[in-house]
Amino acid sequence: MTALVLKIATRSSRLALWQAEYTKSLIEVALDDVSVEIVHIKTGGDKNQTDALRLFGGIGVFTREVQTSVLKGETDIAVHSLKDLPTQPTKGLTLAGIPDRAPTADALLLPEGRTISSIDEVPQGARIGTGSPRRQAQLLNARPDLQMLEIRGNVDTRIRKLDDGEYDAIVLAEAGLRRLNLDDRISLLMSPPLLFTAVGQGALGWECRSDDERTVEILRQLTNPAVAASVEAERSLLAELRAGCHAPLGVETVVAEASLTLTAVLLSADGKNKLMATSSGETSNPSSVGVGVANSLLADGGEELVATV
Ligand SMILES: NCc1[nH]cc(CCC(=O)O)c1CC(=O)O
Repeated sequence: MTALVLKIATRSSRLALWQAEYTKSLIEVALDDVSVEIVHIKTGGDKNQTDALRLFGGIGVFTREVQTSVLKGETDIAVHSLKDLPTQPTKGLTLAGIPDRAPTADALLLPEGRTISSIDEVPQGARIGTGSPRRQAQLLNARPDLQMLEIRGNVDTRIRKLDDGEYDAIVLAEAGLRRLNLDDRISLLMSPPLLFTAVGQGALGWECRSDDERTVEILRQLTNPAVAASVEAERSLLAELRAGCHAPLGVETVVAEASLTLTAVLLSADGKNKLMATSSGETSNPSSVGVGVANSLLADGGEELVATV
Protein backbone atom coordinates (compact mmCIF):
# COMPACT_ATOMS: atom_id res chain seq x y z
CA MET A 1 0.00 0.00 0.00
CA THR A 2 1.33 3.40 -0.92
CA ALA A 3 0.61 6.01 1.68
CA LEU A 4 1.21 9.14 -0.38
CA VAL A 5 0.49 10.19 -3.96
CA LEU A 6 2.40 13.22 -5.29
CA LYS A 7 1.38 14.98 -8.49
CA ILE A 8 4.01 16.49 -10.76
CA ALA A 9 3.05 19.46 -12.96
CA THR A 10 4.93 19.63 -16.25
CA ARG A 11 4.81 21.13 -19.72
CA SER A 12 4.09 18.56 -22.39
CA SER A 13 7.16 18.94 -24.60
CA ARG A 14 9.20 15.73 -24.99
CA LEU A 15 12.02 17.27 -22.97
CA ALA A 16 9.72 18.41 -20.13
CA LEU A 17 8.11 14.96 -20.01
CA TRP A 18 11.51 13.28 -19.82
CA GLN A 19 12.35 15.55 -16.89
CA ALA A 20 9.07 14.74 -15.15
CA GLU A 21 9.52 10.96 -15.66
CA TYR A 22 13.10 11.21 -14.37
CA THR A 23 11.85 13.02 -11.25
CA LYS A 24 9.08 10.46 -10.76
CA SER A 25 11.53 7.57 -10.88
CA LEU A 26 14.00 9.25 -8.50
CA ILE A 27 11.20 9.75 -5.96
CA GLU A 28 9.68 6.28 -6.36
CA VAL A 29 13.05 4.51 -6.15
CA ALA A 30 14.03 6.44 -3.01
CA LEU A 31 10.67 6.15 -1.24
CA ASP A 32 8.64 2.99 -1.61
CA ASP A 33 5.61 4.44 0.19
CA VAL A 34 5.23 7.30 -2.32
CA SER A 35 3.81 7.10 -5.84
CA VAL A 36 3.93 9.87 -8.41
CA GLU A 37 1.45 10.98 -11.08
CA ILE A 38 2.34 13.27 -13.99
CA VAL A 39 -0.04 16.09 -14.96
CA HIS A 40 0.40 17.97 -18.29
CA ILE A 41 0.05 21.78 -18.28
CA LYS A 42 0.00 24.10 -21.31
CA THR A 43 2.12 27.27 -20.90
CA GLY A 44 2.16 30.62 -22.67
CA GLY A 45 5.54 29.74 -24.14
CA ASP A 46 4.08 26.60 -25.73
CA LYS A 47 1.01 28.37 -27.13
CA ASN A 48 2.94 31.17 -28.86
CA GLN A 49 5.35 29.53 -31.31
CA THR A 50 5.82 32.46 -33.68
CA ASP A 51 7.23 35.49 -31.85
CA ALA A 52 10.83 35.79 -30.73
CA LEU A 53 10.88 34.72 -27.07
CA ARG A 54 12.29 37.93 -25.71
CA LEU A 55 9.51 39.96 -27.37
CA PHE A 56 6.58 38.49 -25.43
CA GLY A 57 5.95 37.75 -21.77
CA GLY A 58 9.65 37.05 -21.43
CA ILE A 59 10.14 36.24 -17.78
CA GLY A 60 8.51 33.00 -16.69
CA VAL A 61 6.71 32.27 -19.94
CA PHE A 62 7.50 28.53 -19.64
CA THR A 63 7.07 28.23 -15.88
CA ARG A 64 4.16 30.39 -14.72
CA GLU A 65 1.23 28.05 -15.46
CA VAL A 66 3.08 25.07 -14.01
CA GLN A 67 3.69 27.04 -10.81
CA THR A 68 0.06 28.17 -10.62
CA SER A 69 -1.10 24.55 -10.71
CA VAL A 70 1.08 23.75 -7.67
CA LEU A 71 0.02 26.90 -5.82
CA LYS A 72 -3.67 26.02 -6.32
CA GLY A 73 -3.02 22.55 -4.88
CA GLU A 74 -4.04 20.78 -8.11
CA THR A 75 -0.51 19.36 -8.19
CA ASP A 76 2.36 19.18 -5.69
CA ILE A 77 5.67 19.51 -7.54
CA ALA A 78 6.71 21.75 -10.44
CA VAL A 79 9.62 20.37 -12.48
CA HIS A 80 11.54 23.07 -14.34
CA SER A 81 14.62 23.35 -16.51
CA LEU A 82 16.43 25.68 -14.11
CA LYS A 83 17.60 27.74 -17.07
CA ASP A 84 13.99 28.76 -17.67
CA LEU A 85 13.08 29.50 -14.02
CA PRO A 86 13.20 33.21 -13.12
CA THR A 87 15.49 34.08 -10.19
CA GLN A 88 12.73 36.13 -8.55
CA PRO A 89 11.08 33.73 -6.03
CA THR A 90 7.36 32.99 -6.43
CA LYS A 91 5.32 33.75 -3.32
CA GLY A 92 4.11 30.53 -1.70
CA LEU A 93 6.60 28.28 -3.53
CA THR A 94 10.03 26.99 -2.49
CA LEU A 95 12.79 25.75 -4.77
CA ALA A 96 13.16 22.71 -2.56
CA GLY A 97 15.27 20.37 -4.67
CA ILE A 98 18.00 20.29 -7.32
CA PRO A 99 19.22 16.84 -8.48
CA ASP A 100 22.37 15.84 -10.41
CA ARG A 101 23.22 18.15 -13.31
CA ALA A 102 23.52 16.93 -16.91
CA PRO A 103 26.44 18.16 -19.07
CA THR A 104 26.31 21.95 -19.40
CA ALA A 105 27.84 22.46 -22.86
CA ASP A 106 26.09 23.84 -25.92
CA ALA A 107 26.05 21.85 -29.14
CA LEU A 108 26.27 22.95 -32.75
CA LEU A 109 24.18 20.86 -35.15
CA LEU A 110 24.87 20.72 -38.88
CA PRO A 111 22.67 19.08 -41.53
CA GLU A 112 23.03 15.27 -41.70
CA GLY A 113 24.90 15.31 -38.39
CA ARG A 114 28.29 15.93 -40.03
CA THR A 115 30.89 16.33 -37.25
CA ILE A 116 33.61 18.98 -37.16
CA SER A 117 36.40 19.62 -34.68
CA SER A 118 36.39 23.42 -34.46
CA ILE A 119 34.07 26.39 -34.96
CA ASP A 120 36.57 27.53 -37.61
CA GLU A 121 35.25 24.79 -39.90
CA VAL A 122 31.78 26.38 -40.12
CA PRO A 123 31.51 28.00 -43.60
CA GLN A 124 31.93 31.79 -43.94
CA GLY A 125 28.69 33.71 -43.43
CA ALA A 126 26.74 30.61 -42.33
CA ARG A 127 23.17 31.16 -41.09
CA ILE A 128 23.00 30.07 -37.44
CA GLY A 129 19.61 29.44 -35.84
CA THR A 130 19.56 30.58 -32.22
CA GLY A 131 17.39 33.13 -30.42
CA SER A 132 19.65 33.16 -27.37
CA PRO A 133 21.54 36.46 -26.97
CA ARG A 134 24.19 34.56 -24.98
CA ARG A 135 24.86 32.11 -27.80
CA GLN A 136 24.61 34.81 -30.46
CA ALA A 137 27.03 37.22 -28.78
CA GLN A 138 29.66 34.60 -27.96
CA LEU A 139 29.56 33.07 -31.44
CA LEU A 140 29.82 36.53 -33.01
CA ASN A 141 32.77 37.30 -30.75
CA ALA A 142 34.58 34.25 -32.15
CA ARG A 143 33.19 34.48 -35.72
CA PRO A 144 31.90 37.97 -36.64
CA ASP A 145 31.03 36.74 -40.16
CA LEU A 146 28.28 34.37 -38.96
CA GLN A 147 24.61 35.38 -39.37
CA MET A 148 22.38 34.91 -36.33
CA LEU A 149 18.73 34.09 -37.07
CA GLU A 150 15.80 33.68 -34.67
CA ILE A 151 14.45 30.16 -34.17
CA ARG A 152 11.52 28.94 -32.07
CA GLY A 153 9.95 25.65 -31.15
CA ASN A 154 10.93 22.61 -29.13
CA VAL A 155 14.07 20.58 -29.80
CA ASP A 156 12.48 18.33 -32.47
CA THR A 157 10.95 21.31 -34.31
CA ARG A 158 14.29 23.13 -34.40
CA ILE A 159 16.10 20.10 -35.81
CA ARG A 160 13.40 19.74 -38.50
CA LYS A 161 13.90 23.41 -39.47
CA LEU A 162 17.65 22.75 -39.79
CA ASP A 163 17.05 19.67 -41.94
CA ASP A 164 14.55 21.63 -44.09
CA GLY A 165 17.36 24.06 -44.99
CA GLU A 166 16.13 27.13 -43.07
CA TYR A 167 19.53 27.32 -41.35
CA ASP A 168 23.09 26.14 -42.04
CA ALA A 169 23.50 25.23 -38.35
CA ILE A 170 21.61 25.51 -35.06
CA VAL A 171 22.68 25.60 -31.41
CA LEU A 172 21.01 23.52 -28.68
CA ALA A 173 21.90 22.51 -25.13
CA GLU A 174 23.83 19.23 -24.94
CA ALA A 175 21.68 18.28 -21.93
CA GLY A 176 18.41 18.33 -23.85
CA LEU A 177 19.89 16.41 -26.80
CA ARG A 178 21.24 13.66 -24.54
CA ARG A 179 17.94 13.39 -22.64
CA LEU A 180 16.11 12.85 -25.93
CA ASN A 181 18.73 10.39 -27.30
CA LEU A 182 19.61 12.87 -30.03
CA ASP A 183 23.34 13.01 -29.21
CA ASP A 184 24.15 11.51 -32.62
CA ARG A 185 23.07 14.89 -34.05
CA ILE A 186 25.83 16.77 -32.18
CA SER A 187 28.36 18.11 -34.73
CA LEU A 188 30.50 20.09 -32.29
CA LEU A 189 30.41 20.51 -28.51
CA MET A 190 31.07 24.09 -27.48
CA SER A 191 32.28 24.94 -23.98
CA PRO A 192 34.48 27.69 -22.44
CA PRO A 193 36.41 29.65 -23.53
CA LEU A 194 34.38 29.58 -26.79
CA LEU A 195 30.95 29.30 -25.23
CA PHE A 196 30.17 29.79 -21.53
CA THR A 197 26.92 28.10 -20.51
CA ALA A 198 23.65 29.67 -19.36
CA VAL A 199 22.85 30.08 -15.68
CA GLY A 200 21.28 26.80 -14.62
CA GLN A 201 21.75 25.02 -17.96
CA GLY A 202 21.61 21.24 -17.62
CA ALA A 203 20.10 21.45 -14.12
CA LEU A 204 16.54 20.74 -12.99
CA GLY A 205 14.71 22.65 -10.27
CA TRP A 206 11.86 21.23 -8.19
CA GLU A 207 9.40 23.60 -6.59
CA CYS A 208 6.64 22.81 -4.12
CA ARG A 209 4.38 24.80 -1.80
CA SER A 210 6.48 26.33 0.99
CA ASP A 211 4.08 24.98 3.66
CA ASP A 212 4.10 21.43 2.22
CA GLU A 213 6.73 20.19 4.67
CA ARG A 214 6.56 16.57 3.66
CA THR A 215 7.28 17.32 -0.02
CA VAL A 216 9.95 19.90 0.86
CA GLU A 217 11.71 17.17 2.86
CA ILE A 218 11.41 14.57 0.04
CA LEU A 219 12.85 16.96 -2.55
CA ARG A 220 15.62 18.09 -0.22
CA GLN A 221 16.65 14.45 0.28
CA LEU A 222 17.11 14.00 -3.49
CA THR A 223 19.21 17.15 -3.90
CA ASN A 224 22.85 17.09 -5.04
CA PRO A 225 24.49 19.66 -2.69
CA ALA A 226 27.36 20.55 -5.08
CA VAL A 227 24.92 21.19 -7.92
CA ALA A 228 22.63 23.19 -5.64
CA ALA A 229 25.58 25.35 -4.54
CA SER A 230 26.74 25.91 -8.15
CA VAL A 231 23.29 26.87 -9.31
CA GLU A 232 22.75 29.17 -6.34
CA ALA A 233 26.00 31.01 -7.14
CA GLU A 234 24.97 31.36 -10.80
CA ARG A 235 21.44 32.51 -9.95
CA SER A 236 22.67 35.11 -7.44
CA LEU A 237 24.99 36.48 -10.13
CA LEU A 238 22.05 36.77 -12.53
CA ALA A 239 19.78 38.35 -9.91
CA GLU A 240 22.45 40.83 -8.82
CA LEU A 241 23.08 41.92 -12.41
CA ARG A 242 19.31 42.35 -12.86
CA ALA A 243 19.99 41.04 -16.33
CA GLY A 244 17.02 38.69 -16.71
CA CYS A 245 17.22 35.50 -18.71
CA HIS A 246 17.95 37.24 -22.01
CA ALA A 247 21.26 38.95 -21.23
CA PRO A 248 24.37 37.84 -23.13
CA LEU A 249 25.72 36.32 -19.89
CA GLY A 250 27.65 33.04 -19.76
CA VAL A 251 29.00 31.15 -16.74
CA GLU A 252 31.28 28.30 -15.70
CA THR A 253 31.18 26.89 -12.19
CA VAL A 254 33.72 24.49 -10.69
CA VAL A 255 33.22 22.86 -7.29
CA ALA A 256 36.25 21.21 -5.67
CA GLU A 257 35.56 19.89 -2.18
CA ALA A 258 34.47 22.90 -0.10
CA SER A 259 35.45 25.54 -2.63
CA LEU A 260 33.41 26.97 -5.46
CA THR A 261 34.77 29.03 -8.38
CA LEU A 262 32.44 30.97 -10.66
CA THR A 263 33.63 32.58 -13.91
CA ALA A 264 31.31 34.73 -15.99
CA VAL A 265 31.39 36.54 -19.31
CA LEU A 266 29.11 39.43 -20.20
CA LEU A 267 29.03 40.64 -23.79
CA SER A 268 27.45 43.28 -25.96
CA ALA A 269 24.71 41.87 -28.21
CA ASP A 270 27.00 42.12 -31.26
CA GLY A 271 29.78 40.26 -29.43
CA LYS A 272 32.31 43.06 -29.90
CA ASN A 273 32.67 43.88 -26.21
CA LYS A 274 33.35 41.16 -23.69
CA LEU A 275 33.92 41.39 -19.95
CA MET A 276 35.10 38.49 -17.81
CA ALA A 277 35.23 38.04 -14.02
CA THR A 278 36.04 35.19 -11.62
CA SER A 279 35.51 34.72 -7.90
CA SER A 280 35.95 31.84 -5.45
CA GLY A 281 34.51 31.09 -2.04
CA GLU A 282 33.12 28.43 0.25
CA THR A 283 30.40 26.13 -1.10
CA SER A 284 28.58 26.95 2.14
CA ASN A 285 28.00 30.52 0.94
CA PRO A 286 27.49 30.34 -2.83
CA SER A 287 25.44 33.51 -3.17
CA SER A 288 28.37 35.66 -1.99
CA VAL A 289 30.47 34.23 -4.84
CA GLY A 290 27.73 35.13 -7.34
CA VAL A 291 27.36 38.62 -5.94
CA GLY A 292 31.16 39.07 -6.03
CA VAL A 293 31.30 38.20 -9.73
CA ALA A 294 28.34 40.50 -10.45
CA ASN A 295 30.03 43.38 -8.67
CA SER A 296 33.27 43.01 -10.58
CA LEU A 297 31.40 42.88 -13.89
CA LEU A 298 29.42 45.99 -12.93
CA ALA A 299 32.58 47.79 -11.80
CA ASP A 300 34.15 47.04 -15.20
CA GLY A 301 31.27 48.66 -17.10
CA GLY A 302 28.85 45.74 -17.22
CA GLU A 303 25.86 47.98 -16.47
CA GLU A 304 26.00 49.39 -19.97
CA LEU A 305 26.04 45.90 -21.52
CA VAL A 306 23.04 44.79 -19.44
CA ALA A 307 21.16 47.98 -20.36
CA THR A 308 21.56 47.45 -24.11
CA VAL A 309 19.48 44.23 -24.02
N1 LIG B 1 15.07 27.42 -23.37
C1 LIG B 1 14.67 26.10 -23.73
C2 LIG B 1 15.44 25.05 -22.99
N2 LIG B 1 15.38 24.97 -21.64
C3 LIG B 1 16.19 23.95 -21.25
C4 LIG B 1 16.74 23.38 -22.39
C5 LIG B 1 17.68 22.24 -22.44
C6 LIG B 1 17.95 21.52 -21.16
C7 LIG B 1 18.77 22.32 -20.19
O1 LIG B 1 19.53 23.21 -20.55
O2 LIG B 1 18.67 22.02 -18.99
C8 LIG B 1 16.26 24.07 -23.50
C9 LIG B 1 16.55 23.81 -24.92
C10 LIG B 1 17.91 24.30 -25.36
O3 LIG B 1 18.40 25.34 -24.88
O4 LIG B 1 18.48 23.67 -26.24
